[in-house]
Amino acid sequence: MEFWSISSALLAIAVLAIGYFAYQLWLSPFRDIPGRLLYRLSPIPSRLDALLGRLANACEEDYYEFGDIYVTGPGVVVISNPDDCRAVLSTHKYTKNKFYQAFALIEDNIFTTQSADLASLRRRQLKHTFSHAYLSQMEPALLKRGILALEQRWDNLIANSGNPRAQIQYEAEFARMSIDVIVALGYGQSLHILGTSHEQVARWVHDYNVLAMVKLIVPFACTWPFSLLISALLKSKSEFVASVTAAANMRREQLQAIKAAGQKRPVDILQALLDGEDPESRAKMTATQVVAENIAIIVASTDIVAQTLTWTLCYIMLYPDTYHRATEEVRNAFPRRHIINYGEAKARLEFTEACLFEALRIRAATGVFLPRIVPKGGATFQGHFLPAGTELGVNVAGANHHQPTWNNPRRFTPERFLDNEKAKQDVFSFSLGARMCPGKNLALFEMLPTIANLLKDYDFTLPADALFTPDRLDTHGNPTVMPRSHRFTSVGPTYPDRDCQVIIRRAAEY
Ligand code: HEM
Repeated sequence: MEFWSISSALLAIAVLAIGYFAYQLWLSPFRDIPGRLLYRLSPIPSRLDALLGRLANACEEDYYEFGDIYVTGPGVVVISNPDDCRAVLSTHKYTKNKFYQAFALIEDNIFTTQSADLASLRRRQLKHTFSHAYLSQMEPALLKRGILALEQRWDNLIANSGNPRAQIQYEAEFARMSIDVIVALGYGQSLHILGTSHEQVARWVHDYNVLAMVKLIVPFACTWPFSLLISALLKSKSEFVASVTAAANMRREQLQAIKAAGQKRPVDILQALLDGEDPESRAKMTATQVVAENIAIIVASTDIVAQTLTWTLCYIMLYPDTYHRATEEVRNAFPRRHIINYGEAKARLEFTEACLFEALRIRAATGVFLPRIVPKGGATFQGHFLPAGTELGVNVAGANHHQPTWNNPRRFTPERFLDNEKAKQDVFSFSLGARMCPGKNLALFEMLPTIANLLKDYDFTLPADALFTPDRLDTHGNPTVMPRSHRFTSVGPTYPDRDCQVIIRRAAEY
């Protein structure tokens, strides 16, 4: 009896499995879309790619193997054709998928929301924050906490090395700088008063990302008794929320004193969030919303700016002609003691800016796919009809390497952006349309002066034992680039301590 019930159960499972595989292979609406067999049959391979940090490599390599459209899981389709990507991203119709909800650890916010109304409301409330006018007012703080503090640190390292030079791990340097900048803008002056260090905030951001990932894999992880298993992460989140709340409260109190004394209001992200008003409804954000958005901004921006700067320096070092051309451009345009700001760099450093855009294109720190859901009525891409509810990945790496759009896309060629504003619009790294990165201008205000001033003020060389050098070519004849991994929301080097070493020396006076 027992034998028969076990074998019937096994038989039922076998029939179901065969039925499932037959459906995926011959009946599913995705059967004619290219893709790997295993990925078509099970979500596990692509989840493993994500878990093991292989997503960025997969996105780029799969584009080269399968082209504009491919299947990466049962009911999951990835697109790379720039026109298709634009069509999806330009509208709110293709909502973000549930991945983002895992990051809504305080409440739904500009980054996590699937609601077009909330996303649009926040953009209206924050429009002023990321405008060139407001960014220009924030720029002194940005330069002080960013490039000037970094140079001060590097000069100290050189001075303490007993040599005219020092060896640095630049990924860690950029990570430190970008957290300092966003913390300065998000907390204002209150950080030191609160007794919180920047390292502490970096740890909170890390834990926040880990907690979101845990919630993504185990949606009920935050409820008792499972929450006991992740109590350290939950404690870290509460501390993060408490510190951002305290900063906002402190600012509200300061404002009264500032007003009474007739002084100027502070200019930073915290103030912009407190002041942010929808010009249509006059709605402002509640106290909790201010905290949720401030944390969303801190989390969304920290790693990505650091990783973009890391890839930019990495590529410049692998292409000596590019390094010399950019350095020459900066040093010819500005005197040695001048601090280059964004407007000056934008106006006079076309090639240096092109290096940044080319790094954003060739190895986007967001170079995975942006997950969306096909709306009611379905949609057709590359001749394939995708029914409503299909998970759609907009492949940033694929679009950035799209072969008909980019000549020799695997080669780092900043020249492609010279006198070519349109080419910049074809880079998908900040996304575009309805949910485009609202921090793009802030990121550029931070990154371009950083690269420009560093090239002006330091000579860079790779250490003698560097593994990745201009003469170590890959199978395509281009310098081999250090390996990358996808972590949380950004793509960075897999072995930064090994691969991101560079020797810096103060540039001679000129
Ligand atoms: C190199 C730097 C940056 C890159 C490449 C980048 C890229 C992106 C991309 C691709 C998205 C779309 C994500 C998606 O749809 O899944 C995004 C969204 C977002 N970014 Fe950035 N970002 C950068 C810097 C920043 C900075 C500095 C801030 C903060 C001020 C910021 C805040 C945000 C926010 C709040 C969203 C969510 C917008 C929405 O969904 O409506 N980012 N970013």
